[in-house]
Amino acid sequence: MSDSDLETQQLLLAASQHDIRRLQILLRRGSASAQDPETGFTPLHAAIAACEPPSSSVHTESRENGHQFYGLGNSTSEDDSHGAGEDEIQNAAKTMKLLLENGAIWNDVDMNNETPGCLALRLGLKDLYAIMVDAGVRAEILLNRLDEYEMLSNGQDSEETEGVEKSNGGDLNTAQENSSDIQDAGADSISRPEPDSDDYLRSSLTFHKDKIVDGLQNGVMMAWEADIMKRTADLLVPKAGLRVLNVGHGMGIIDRFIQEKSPSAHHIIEAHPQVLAQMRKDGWYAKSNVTIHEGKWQDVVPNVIEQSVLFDAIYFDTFAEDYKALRDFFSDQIIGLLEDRGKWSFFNGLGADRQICYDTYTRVVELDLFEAGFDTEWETMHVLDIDKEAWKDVKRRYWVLKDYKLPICSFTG
Ligand SMILES: C[S@@+](CC[C@H](N)C(=O)[O-])C[C@H]1O[C@@H](n2cnc3c(N)ncnc32)[C@H](O)[C@@H]1O
Repeated sequence: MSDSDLETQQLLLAASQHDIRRLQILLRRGSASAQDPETGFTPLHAAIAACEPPSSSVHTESRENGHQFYGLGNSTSEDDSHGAGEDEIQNAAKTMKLLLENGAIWNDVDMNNETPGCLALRLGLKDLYAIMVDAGVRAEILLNRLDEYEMLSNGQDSEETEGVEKSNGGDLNTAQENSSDIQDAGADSISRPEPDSDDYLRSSLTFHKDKIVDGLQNGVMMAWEADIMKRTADLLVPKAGLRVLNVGHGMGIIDRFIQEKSPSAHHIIEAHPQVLAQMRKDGWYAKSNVTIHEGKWQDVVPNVIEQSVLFDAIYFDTFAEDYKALRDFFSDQIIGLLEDRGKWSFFNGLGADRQICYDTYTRVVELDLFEAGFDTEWETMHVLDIDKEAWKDVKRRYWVLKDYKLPICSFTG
């Protein structure tokens, strides 16, 4: 065993024993994010796994391999449903905080493709899960701020540095998908580009009955989202005669629900030429209360604002754009588009292929919304099981969760 492997084993052992003093010494020379080469466990994983119920096995095979530090079953009391007693949980919490203070990465995945937060969630360790969500929120906010700082110091404006991730669900998954490829998944992988906005807008789309996919087989929009669209339209447009703006037509699902509400004005911004062609075929251009703005919202919105058109309700759901694009939209544009007492919403699909990423980004966006002057009310909607067939021909399953958190935002105060 090499010196660094030995150091890693010692760190993991101390973390699994929640031995703060030993960890403090070991962390002077070892990394808080060291990973066991066989299991991919970091000290955070080890600290959490030690609270597993004795009956379950987090990494049985690891123990068989002689790695004694996971899930030691060192919980002595049966006083909570997970086998770990209050003291054990508190010790784990202290250990995790020490590790995080020393630079442990919140979203490294193990060989089981689980981040420490995923592991805590699977073991039902709510308090430990909450610590990991908090750590994720702090890391992501910091990362976003650093991005802004870099942009400022590069002298670029937001147009030039337009983001490259998709915002329609699952785009902000931080952890690696290939569990055999253990390396630093780290906070920076939250901005893995897939696909690029301009590439997407140039790409050829295929329209199926229940979905639209792009040239790379990414799901652009899928019919299973109809319940979410319906509920969003019900909350945003509760009565007839309102002025509504929808950014991103896709399959036209929300636009059809909006039309059912008899809005006095219904504006739609759409950038993809094939979606626009489909809209023409479907008769959207002929509707008397509909105005279609062809182009990217980044180009269209300034003109709309210049014409002093205001809306009672706005929905934002684009594709192949990153979180920064959404933040730019609500930080800079909504103020010029929304009536004082208006409401707006967006498709909240950030990080939806992993629960901890979703919970983390739901909090990040809520904090950013508050900073931008919005109060957000969240409605939790159960997402019915999505038929496996629906994902056929779709490269990546961008939604795996049971609940959708539907945001309704309005100006603070
Ligand atoms: C997820 S779909 C919208 C689905 C829609 N909510 C529905 O109910 O069917 C995203 C749409 O946004 C469009 N889009 C992507 N980037 C855009 C941009 N920068 N400006 C305007 N539209 C954009 C895409 O072409 C696509 O039609």
